[in-house]
Amino acid sequence: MEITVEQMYNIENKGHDMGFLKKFMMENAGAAAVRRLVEKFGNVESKNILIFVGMGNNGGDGLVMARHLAGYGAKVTVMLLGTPENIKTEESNWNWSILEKMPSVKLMTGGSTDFNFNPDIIVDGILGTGISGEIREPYASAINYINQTNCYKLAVDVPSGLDPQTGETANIYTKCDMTVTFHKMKQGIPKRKDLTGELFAEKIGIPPEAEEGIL
Ligand SMILES: NC(=O)C1=CN([C@@H]2O[C@H](COP(=O)(O)OP(=O)(O)OC[C@H]3O[C@@H](n4cnc5c(N)ncnc54)[C@H](OP(=O)(O)O)[C@@H]3O)[C@@H](O)[C@H]2O)[C@H](O)CC1
Ligand SMILES: [K+]
Repeated sequence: MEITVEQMYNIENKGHDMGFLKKFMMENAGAAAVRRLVEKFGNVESKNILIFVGMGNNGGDGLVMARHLAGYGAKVTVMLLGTPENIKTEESNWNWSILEKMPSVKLMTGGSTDFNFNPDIIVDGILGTGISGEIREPYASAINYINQTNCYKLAVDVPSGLDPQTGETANIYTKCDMTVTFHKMKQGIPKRKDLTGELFAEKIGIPPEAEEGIL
């Protein structure tokens, strides 16, 4: 069953109010995406993985992935597309502060795309269901970098720039090899399999009762 983005936000909020906090959903989301990646590659040890992180919860999922991938022995670089003070949500902040205590993950901020290594894998955690309007900087440059770089690309929830409700694209958008969306498929995402690549909808622990009165 495909759901709307509004229904997803309502289910998420109801689950949170039931006590299944958004930070737990985020943890399960990031872990589920990493499992798909590990399943794809067999082993991510020593792979150079570059994770682009936006300032909302799509980015937060990317931060969770960074921690899990470090645990698998990957060489992880995180590029936060802004400054840590401007991270928008409590859940993302919480995950950022854990990474600050992990020298095994290289943290970069601001959005420069002048990297001195070639990534094997890029994770697009730039924009998810919170997208609105044309893509602004520094997100636009990150999206351009992703599209110009020849490696495997995984989209967190939805390729950035694709509207998960309508299936329409903004001025720029990523084209990925795999997309892992969460809880249930959103209506717009499968309309653009050319951008999502392989598509998975992963459960993230939200109680089914959180759907009552919404679906
Ligand atoms: N579905 C679930 O149960 C869960 C989903 N999770 C993940 O959370 C994101 C949604 O997170 P949210 O914080 O609501 O939104 P985003 O991260 O997608 O984006 C918000 C930020 O992006 C900025 N923005 C919006 N549009 C643009 C644009 N065109 N150009 C540049 N920047 C943009 C926006 O900035 P504002 O200034 O407009 O406020 C925000 O900073 C969902 O996709 C999942 O990945 C959770 O992990 C929990 C479980
Ligand atoms: K994304």
